[in-house]
Amino acid sequence: MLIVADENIPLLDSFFGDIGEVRRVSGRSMAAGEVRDADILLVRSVTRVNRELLEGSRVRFVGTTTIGTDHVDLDWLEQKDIRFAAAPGCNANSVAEYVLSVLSLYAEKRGLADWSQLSVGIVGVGNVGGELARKLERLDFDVRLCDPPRADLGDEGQEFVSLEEAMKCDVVTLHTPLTRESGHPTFHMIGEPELDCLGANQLLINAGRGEVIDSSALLARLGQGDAPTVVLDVWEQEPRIHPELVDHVWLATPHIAGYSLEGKVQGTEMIYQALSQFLGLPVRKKAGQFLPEPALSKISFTSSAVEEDAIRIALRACYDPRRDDIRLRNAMSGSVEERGATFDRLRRDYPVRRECSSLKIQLKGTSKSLQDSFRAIGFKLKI
Ligand SMILES: NC(=O)C1=CN([C@@H]2O[C@H](COP(=O)(O)OP(=O)(O)OC[C@H]3O[C@@H](n4cnc5c(N)ncnc54)[C@H](O)[C@@H]3O)[C@@H](O)[C@H]2O)C=CC1
Ligand SMILES: O=C(O)C(=O)[C@H](O)COP(=O)(O)O
Repeated sequence: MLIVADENIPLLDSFFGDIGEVRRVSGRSMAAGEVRDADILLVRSVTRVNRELLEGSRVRFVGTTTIGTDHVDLDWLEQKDIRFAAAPGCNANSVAEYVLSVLSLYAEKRGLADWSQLSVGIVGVGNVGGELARKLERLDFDVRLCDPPRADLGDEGQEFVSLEEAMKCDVVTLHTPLTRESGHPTFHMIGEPELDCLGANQLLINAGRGEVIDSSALLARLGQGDAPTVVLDVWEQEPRIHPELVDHVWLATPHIAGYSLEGKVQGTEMIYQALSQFLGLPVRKKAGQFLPEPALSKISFTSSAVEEDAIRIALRACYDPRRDDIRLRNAMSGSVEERGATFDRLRRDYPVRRECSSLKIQLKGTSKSLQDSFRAIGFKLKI
């Protein structure tokens, strides 16, 4: 059995090596000729999976080791009876931690001693938005949830607000899929009118898909004096992103919010499970067995630790978005093609990043409130 796979999927041999022959190809430039004799196709988000790629091939199963599925023509796969699996939730915690780190930097930029003074509007409350909401609510933030598809379903016990209401919060963070034809399409959902509602004391984060924001409208808005602060992890036309937009946003990262090692390996594991089920094979491998010891495994705080400082130190020890921001900004010279290649290279060669759960926090005589905050974020405590 031939398995053709994006070379950037981690642990291909460990998970799939005994199921079939694994052939690695570039996900970005994958072409029909490379998959024609494949039985199984494994991709990430950068491969367009459609008739053009698969017509005439032997492929019976397509797996994407990602949450998003906007790169896959699901209707066509169904018509052709090709089984499809994605990895919902695999890197949701990684994205939530990305947003928490951004919030801690933003609170500092605003001179707030207590970050939970910020109100946060979460747009798209699925695996990612839901995980973020749980953490923020436990940290005592004022959180408003906007999810019209879920609101339509009359989700019991959950209160949803309109996009307009969510956009009144100090921070608005986007976690919707990219959709064009659903009842609530998200393509260019944030355009000129929505951007005009945001003011200089607000932060807009996009860690969903670039096309959810109309980037021409955003660029125009960022040129005005009362523009909001903006953090972009995702961009229109990746990998050939707009360098002027990079110049105008506060933090710019190369679509890596979900790139914790745990998130990536869980994505591979979920597709291994789905493929095993499809082939009627036993599931014998688990993501946990392949995760190495983290480079940093413990931080200690004593009773003299100031709560806000301790949280900042621990969060940023795990992940500091400014490092990704600098790498991306330094890569914005050269031709369009060179910049695109560099964007992809930053993602391919992404340094190992571990989630907060990999770091033990040792607390000696610290307050109950600090312990609760660390737990809410996802750290393991040693008291
Ligand atoms: N930056 C990154 O590295 C990553 C980005 N993503 C993106 O984040 C998206 C969301 O991921 P999950 O939460 O796991 O997906 P999910 O499918 O669990 O949740 C998405 C939520 O968005 C809601 N939604 C749909 N249309 C909406 C609209 N017009 N307004 C408000 N809410 C709307 C849905 O009802 C659903 O509850 C993915 O589709 C993917 O595109 C996911 C992982 C990593
Ligand atoms: O899971 C998703 O959806 C994402 O956005 C991934 O983090 C994107 O990673 P790549 O598939 O582009 O490596």
